[in-house]
Amino acid sequence: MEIKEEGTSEEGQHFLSVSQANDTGGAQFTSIQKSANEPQLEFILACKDLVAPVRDRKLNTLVQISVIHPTEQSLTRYSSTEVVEGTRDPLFLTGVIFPSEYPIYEETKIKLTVYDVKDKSRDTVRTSVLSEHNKDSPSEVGRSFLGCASFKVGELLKSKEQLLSLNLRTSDGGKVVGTIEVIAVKMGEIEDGEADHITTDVQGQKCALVYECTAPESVSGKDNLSFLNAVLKNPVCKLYRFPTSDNKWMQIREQMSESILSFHIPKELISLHIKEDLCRNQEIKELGELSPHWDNLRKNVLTHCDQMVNMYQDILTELNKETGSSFKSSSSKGDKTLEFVPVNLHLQRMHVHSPHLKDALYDVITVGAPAAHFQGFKNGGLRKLLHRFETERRNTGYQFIYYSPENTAKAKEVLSNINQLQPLIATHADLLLNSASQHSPDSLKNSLKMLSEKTELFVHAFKDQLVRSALLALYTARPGGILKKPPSPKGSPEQGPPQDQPSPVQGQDSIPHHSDYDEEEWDRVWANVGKSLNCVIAMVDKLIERDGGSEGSSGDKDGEKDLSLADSTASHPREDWYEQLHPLILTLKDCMGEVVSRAKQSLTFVLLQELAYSLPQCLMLTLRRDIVFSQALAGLVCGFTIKLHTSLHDPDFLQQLHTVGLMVQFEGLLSTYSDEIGMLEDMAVGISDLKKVAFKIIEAKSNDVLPVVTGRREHYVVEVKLPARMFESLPFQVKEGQLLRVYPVLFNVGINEQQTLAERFGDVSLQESINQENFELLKEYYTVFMEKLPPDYISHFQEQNDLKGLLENLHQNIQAKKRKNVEIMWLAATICRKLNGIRFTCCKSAKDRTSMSVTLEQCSILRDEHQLHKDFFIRALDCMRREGCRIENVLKNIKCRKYAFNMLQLMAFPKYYRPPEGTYGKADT
Ligand SMILES: O=P(O)(O)O[C@H]1[C@H](O)[C@@H](O)[C@H](OP(=O)(O)O)[C@@H](OP(=O)(O)O)[C@H]1O
Repeated sequence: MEIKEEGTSEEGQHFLSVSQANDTGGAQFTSIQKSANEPQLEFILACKDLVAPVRDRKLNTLVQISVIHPTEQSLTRYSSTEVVEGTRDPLFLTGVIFPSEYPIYEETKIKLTVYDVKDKSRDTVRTSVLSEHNKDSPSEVGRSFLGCASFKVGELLKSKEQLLSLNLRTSDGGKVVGTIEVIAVKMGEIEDGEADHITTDVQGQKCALVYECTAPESVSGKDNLSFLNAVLKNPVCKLYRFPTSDNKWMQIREQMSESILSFHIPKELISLHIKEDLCRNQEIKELGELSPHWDNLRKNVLTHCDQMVNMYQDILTELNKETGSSFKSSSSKGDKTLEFVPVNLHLQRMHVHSPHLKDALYDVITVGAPAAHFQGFKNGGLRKLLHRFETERRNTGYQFIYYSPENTAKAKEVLSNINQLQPLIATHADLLLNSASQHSPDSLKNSLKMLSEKTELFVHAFKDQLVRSALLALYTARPGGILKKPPSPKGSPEQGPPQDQPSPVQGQDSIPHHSDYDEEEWDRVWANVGKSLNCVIAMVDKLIERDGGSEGSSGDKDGEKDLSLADSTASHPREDWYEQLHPLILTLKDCMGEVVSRAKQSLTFVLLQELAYSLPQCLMLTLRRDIVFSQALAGLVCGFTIKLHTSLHDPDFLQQLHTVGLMVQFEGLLSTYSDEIGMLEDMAVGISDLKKVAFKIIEAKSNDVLPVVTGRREHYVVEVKLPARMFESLPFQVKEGQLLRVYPVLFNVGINEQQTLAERFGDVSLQESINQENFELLKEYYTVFMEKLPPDYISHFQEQNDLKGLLENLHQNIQAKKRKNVEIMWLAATICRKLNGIRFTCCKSAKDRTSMSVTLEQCSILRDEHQLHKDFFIRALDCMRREGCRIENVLKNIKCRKYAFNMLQLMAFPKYYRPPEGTYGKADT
């Protein structure tokens, strides 16, 4: 008989596809009656009176579960239990599940084979495929065949009490070597004490039932579930049952899902970068005539920038080919085409159903540290590279003008404001004319209100010294230092004498100063916009007044009206409103055009300076930052979306969301040694850059619920869509489009053997400064939290949480500079959970160290919040690591069920970060 293996595919799925499921070869089989999305069959196993091949030898047993589909004769290996040591009556904690889409019928046969495992460290669960020839052979690595039994699914389902007790026989079918019990179970059906029939008197085996289920279950309703399913993909679920300290049972469902946001957000971002850079390149091209020095510099910049845009376009094209992808494996970390995609991003969720307590969900996003793996870490990561680059740039001011990063950012902001406001004002101006032609006073007033608001914002946008200094800088860069510009409606400025070379560095910025430059000219041009608006306001007032309206002006508040234009045109009786307003609107548009053209050019000139220094290096740094940010943002959007959906019905959360914003806490497990220093430096900047992100919740108008990213490198807005019914339940402010802020913090504690080297022979200052800096950020968030939320909420909150104490404790631990002080991570995570924040755990690949950390966190929560029996802490931990979602994570990343640690590495780990025997080793399959 042929044996096939299931459960070792790249996706880590145990299941056949729906099409396979439906393919019964035309034969009629009896389906198992279950409601949609429910697993079709779940059972747990226990053996009794096993006979050891050698007398008095202690048995370490596992059960292999195989399936014989009714249409086939072949045996398909399905799953196996964990190894239970030292007993002839093992109770297996790992159960078996056949999910809703699995092609299983009452006629399907299940074969259970019991093995004695001699060398646990060599027997890694479900890694090797048995051949029919040697399947029962004692010579198989580390295990020997004890006995087997089979049953048809229908037999189990129709059995009394849903239980079968089967004889285990040797391979020739003769000798009985014990019995095996198959007990059908279902989540929620097992109440306290109900599992007595399998718990017998075997000390320490009553603890847990582990079985898998298909669909994630949310405590927050079906709507949310279906919506989340649009974002989360390929869920893997496991179920456990552990005893509490008061000898009751709690049920724990562990779920791990990929997210299509892993690819969607990078694509959104890259498209934005392309748009932003194309626009900037165009503006640089349109800078007008420059002196030879600046012109050459501009040509050079444009050549490189165009190349860069092409590169982004190529990456986007490649990513667009990955339709439907939702997972980048750890082994693809260094793929150039996947650089923007986060590594191994998952939602890791624990749903706890414990006696006397409300159900609780604990979410952690697990993801590889955002880092530019393809570019490498030879020269360090962003934190160091950016600092070094900026210092060198500041000290090398002879080929270009030095603007500080803040000023450059400001220039970009003003440019972006101009680009948004100008078309908006033009639209409102046209609407005003439209209202005028309809002779509608109300509509005229409304249009004027909108026009005034936007124009005021526009005028305000230029209220910055930077615009003035940039105008002068550009003036000096024109051939002969003469500003070539279109004539101003109110006369041209005085032109200054020629000046061809840029000024040398002066102070912080090397912004030029020129005595012949008419600084006031800009003020006049700029003020003309306000004056033109005032003329429009005055005219509207007059028109409405003369028409019989008695309401006052909506925009005349500063008393600076220039009435000359209004007076001259409003003197005709019974005039046509459109005729009266049209010339004034034209003037307003002209004045605005003049301001825009000058300001745009001058601020673009500032951007040219940013690009001018050390050109290829500068662009590579931008690329690196974009890559790292993209990975970080994908994780954030995933975390935010999930948080929003799971907390949508919590009014306190919603209030916190719009009054304070959300804390986003990253736990880093990177070492401060070798390449991981560079990764940590990248990660620190990537996470800090998340401050530039705000969220906005909008109503979904179609089935497309994927978030949309807008904005530019300095400020992004992520629009998260909610179906109408959910959207309606949001607070007014959120529905109105209020921007929702996030406060990212990172705490890192290296735990592996590399960190031991760093502590003994290297330098841990990077980790120390990151933790110190981020502690300050966390404190700031806490302060805002306490200040902004209403007093009754705060007092209730304080009663429940000793946040202050936790913060002090965290601070002391950071100051203490203890080696591998994992207390820092525990405290930071606890604070984050108490503050309703979004939790992340990251190491290089989010596979091995991350798995140790999230499973430890899960069991610690069970102990501290749900009274997990203290004697079962380690067993629960081992169980989750051996049979839980995280070993599936390892499998889907490297196609092998082994955490990538060797003994030596584990010796260096803090005690509770070591996985159980048999689950680790280097992949050699
Ligand atoms: O290269 P070896 O000696 O096999 O060391 C491994 C570490 O022990 C693992 O911790 C790394 O995985 P995580 O970054 O998921 O912890 C693992 O990262 P990888 O999966 O990216 O190779 C390795 O660095």
